[in-house]
Amino acid sequence: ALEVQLTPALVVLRSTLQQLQDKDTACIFTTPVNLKEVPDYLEFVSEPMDFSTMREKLEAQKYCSVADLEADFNLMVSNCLRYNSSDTVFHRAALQLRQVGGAILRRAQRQALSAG
Ligand SMILES: CCOC(=O)c1ccc2c(c1)NC(=O)[C@@H](C)N2
Repeated sequence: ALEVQLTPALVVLRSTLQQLQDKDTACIFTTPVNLKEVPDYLEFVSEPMDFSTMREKLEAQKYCSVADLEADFNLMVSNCLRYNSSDTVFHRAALQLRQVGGAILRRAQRQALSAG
C-alpha cells in the first residue's frame, strides 16, 4: 500500500534505534537528563532528547523517515556536547557515539531506500 512505500518500514526504524542505543554502552543517553540532579541543564539545552523519548516517538509513528530519527539523534548528541565540557566522560562519549552512529544511520538510509 502507499503508506508502506512512503514510510520506511517500522522495522528499519526500530532496528536502527536499537543499533544506536547498543553503542551507548555507558547508558548515559537511556533516559532524559534528571533536571533535579542537573538543575541548570535547561539554561543550556532548549530541547532535551534521549533514547527513551525517541522510542516513544517511534512507536507513536512520529518518525516518517530515517532522517527524522537522525534529527533527534543529532539533537541528543549536540545537547550533550553543549552542556558537558570537552574534558568530561559525557562529552567524549557523545563524540564517539556521533561517529559510530553516523555509519549506522547511513546504512539505514540505504536499507530504507531499498525497502521503499
Ligand atoms: C544521577 C546523576 O546523573 C547525571 O548527572 C547525569 C546522568 C546522565 C546524563 C547526564 C547527567 N548528562 C548528560 O549530558 C546526559 C548525556 N546524560
